[in-house]
Amino acid sequence: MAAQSATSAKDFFRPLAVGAPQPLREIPFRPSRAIHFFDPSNAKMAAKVPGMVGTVDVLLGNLEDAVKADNKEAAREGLVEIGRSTDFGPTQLWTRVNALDSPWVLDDLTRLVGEIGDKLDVVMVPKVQGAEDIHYVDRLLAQLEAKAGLDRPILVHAILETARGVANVEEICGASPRMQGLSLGPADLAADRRMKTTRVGGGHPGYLVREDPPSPTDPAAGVDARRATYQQDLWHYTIARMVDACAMHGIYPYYGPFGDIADVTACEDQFRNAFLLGCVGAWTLHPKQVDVARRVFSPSADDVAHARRVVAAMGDGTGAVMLDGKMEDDASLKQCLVMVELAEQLAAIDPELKAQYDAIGGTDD
Ligand SMILES: CC(=O)SCCNC(=O)CCNC(=O)[C@H](O)C(C)(C)COP(=O)(O)OP(=O)(O)OC[C@H]1O[C@@H](n2cnc3c(N)ncnc32)[C@H](O)[C@@H]1OP(=O)(O)O
Ligand SMILES: CC(=O)C(=O)O
Ligand SMILES: [Mg+2]
Repeated sequence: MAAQSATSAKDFFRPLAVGAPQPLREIPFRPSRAIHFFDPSNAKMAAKVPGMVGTVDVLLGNLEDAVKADNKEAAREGLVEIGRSTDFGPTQLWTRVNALDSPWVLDDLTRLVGEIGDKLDVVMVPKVQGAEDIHYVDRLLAQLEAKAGLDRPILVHAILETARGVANVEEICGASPRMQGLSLGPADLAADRRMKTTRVGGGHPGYLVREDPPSPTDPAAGVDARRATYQQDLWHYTIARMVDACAMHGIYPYYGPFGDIADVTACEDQFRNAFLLGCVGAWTLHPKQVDVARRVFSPSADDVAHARRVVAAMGDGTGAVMLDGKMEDDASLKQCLVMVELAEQLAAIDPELKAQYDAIGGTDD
């Protein structure tokens, strides 16, 4: 069969190189609550990776920012070594390659697909600007997969970290059947947009709304200190756009990094906002953040119990019922099914969570 360029809808699912694996028609949901970053050129960190198998859903060998320029080759070779020598079991192996305008990315992709392509689940591509970036990676991966004789396609995850990338978010998500998901890149995105925050993710105390002034008849009128302020989320708009674009294309949105490693409380809040809005996971940069991500991106046992009660009460799934004083109907049933299905998918790979869900009514398995 001759490979053809994807010029029409029916060509979208054709392999982009002769002998490349057939693209997937749907991106399967695989739990990825914590995408744990490590620098494969850092011997101490790399040595911890085999011991982290099973404790995080994704182990990601980072080759891009946070790896010194002098260590780029060592990081690439370190990842090849870890990939070859580690049994990842249920844990996925991802990599973040260098940016497409860097001198390293071609060797990153060529070497990794050739050496450990059978172990790599997802390639994360930074600073994606538009569909053209995904098309480039898509074709190159097909060529490399064919050369390596791989029998399943490696998926692609884009980091949304430029203003142009945000403007093009829908076309990025739909650019290839390989597209697995998107992560927020709050540091590069803030810089590109010329936002005035120096934080890596999270809120900012200056981004707030203030309570109205007291009435002129109030004795405290004019005392601004009495007017409560409410900090807002700098990233709400971008996350919401990501969630919609991903849902529209059947792929998965993630919060990115939270740079204040010491502040696990604020990290948890930021991750939870993302979870509530529809994200399926977040990055963990330090072992301290792993429990936070696992906890936040797993529905609570109480929420799952409630969702199960609604499903049971709704019978054939149509009509309206009252439960605990609240109306439930076809639509709220769908909301509850989102929760129940996620609980079942997570319970299937997380015995601790399964025990919690079983204790309050059991998972369907
Ligand atoms: C904006 C972006 O692009 S974000 C993505 C890029 N950034 C990253 O990937 C950063 C990854 N994380 C790191 O580099 C490090 O965690 C740092 C630099 C933030 C902090 O590192 P340290 O100062 O060594 O942290 P700390 O001293 O608390 O580490 C405690 C232990 O955890 C280990 N550790 C730290 N981070 C990790 C990690 N990501 N994975 C595995 N082990 C880790 C350390 O090696 C150390 O081990 P030890 O107890 O045997 O000595
Ligand atoms: C995540 C990332 O790469 C950034 O915030 O720039
Ligand atoms: Mg970045």
